[in-house]
Amino acid sequence: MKEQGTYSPGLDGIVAAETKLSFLDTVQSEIVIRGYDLIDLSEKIGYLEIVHLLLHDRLPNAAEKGRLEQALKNEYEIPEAILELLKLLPGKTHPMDALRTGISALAGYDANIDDRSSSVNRERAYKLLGNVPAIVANSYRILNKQEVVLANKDLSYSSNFYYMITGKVPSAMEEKIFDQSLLLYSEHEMPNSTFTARVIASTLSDLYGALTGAVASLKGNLHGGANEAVMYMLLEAGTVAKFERLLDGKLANKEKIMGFGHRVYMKKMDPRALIMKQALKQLCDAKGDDRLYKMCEAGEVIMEREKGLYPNLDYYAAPVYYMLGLPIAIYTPIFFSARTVGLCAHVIEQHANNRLFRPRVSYIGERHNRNVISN
Ligand SMILES: CC(=O)SCCNC(=O)CCNC(=O)[C@H](O)C(C)(C)COP(=O)(O)OP(=O)(O)OC[C@H]1O[C@@H](n2cnc3c(N)ncnc32)[C@H](O)[C@@H]1OP(=O)(O)O
Ligand SMILES: O=C([O-])CC(=O)C(=O)O
Repeated sequence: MKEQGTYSPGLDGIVAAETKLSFLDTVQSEIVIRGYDLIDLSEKIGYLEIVHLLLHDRLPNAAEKGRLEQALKNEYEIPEAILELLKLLPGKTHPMDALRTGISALAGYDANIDDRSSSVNRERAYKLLGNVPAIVANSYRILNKQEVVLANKDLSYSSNFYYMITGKVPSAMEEKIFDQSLLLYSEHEMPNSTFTARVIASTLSDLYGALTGAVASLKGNLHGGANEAVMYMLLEAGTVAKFERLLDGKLANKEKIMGFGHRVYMKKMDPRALIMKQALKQLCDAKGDDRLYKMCEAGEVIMEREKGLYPNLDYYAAPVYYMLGLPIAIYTPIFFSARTVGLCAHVIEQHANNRLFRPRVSYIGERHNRNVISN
């Protein structure tokens, strides 16, 4: 039997897996995705190329990209019964909860559910990449008593996602920024949701189960739920002066400010946030309204001065989505949709080289003498 390791609250600093997928290199300031820096890629390629890179271990050429796009388009349709299931949910259901239900229900439609091979898991990943945006968009529309918008296969993957949510085709600039946000959210090493998915997969449970658990994890405000919380905070304030007061008040109450801080980046800005900050500037300039940009900048100044903390991706993705006209309630589901590929890649990797996750505890409860209880 191995000796027990040292307890690290929140598993801070603990290495939980070996992976060829990604690594946050804080020394060289790179988000390494299969050897490439995500930030560098975000300026050169789009979301679909990242999907190919994560699932097939290389950037695609034009023909491969075309084939991938077509394969995802073939999976756009979700079973009618799942739409009916979503219609049964109470209107106040959060879209993340609807998404959790929808992904879980997909398992029943998989004829090879017991097959954990990489090739079948990869086909499943295609299905999920086709289905998840449709579940996100449709569940939001159904919960809000709006007509479902069917997929438009003439549009690009990201454009179609935007279209299914809003019913509008995005402009070229909107499409590029939305696609870039999906790319930035696509994969990020071992956040809580990815760990959750790998832990579930390690019992040889299936990809749907692993992703269902990951939705629940990502919903929390300390993780993906932060993007929605950021937007509500910005809207509650409405002006730079009120936002400054709001932040000062929260800090005085020892509340956490959503969108700031990160377990790995800690005292540095999340490099993805900077890309979304630039996108926000572009959108604000194009729409001739820089209020959100100014508020966000003011927030950054306060948080650096008062706490030495910097924005994470959610802080700038939220106002970007707002300026793109996306409903706040699906900011976190959009994050999850983008992360579907990363999660699938991790589950494929886990299943291909599995060992059950089963850590130990540091017991701090009482011990009673065996003789205390008499028969
Ligand atoms: C894309 C993503 O999912 S990124 C994460 C999105 N989540 C958020 O934005 C939520 C707000 N941020 C946080 O809660 C944290 O920064 C986390 C959970 C992301 C990471 O934090 P951890 O590594 O667990 O640090 P922890 O929560 O222990 O905080 C350490 C200290 O910094 C403070 N701190 C950390 N983040 C914040 C924050 N956003 N606002 C105020 N104080 C903060 C804590 O209060 C704590 O202070 P203390 O030592 O005086 O008690
Ligand atoms: O890495 C984390 O802990 C959270 C995060 O930024 C992400 O999942 O994108």
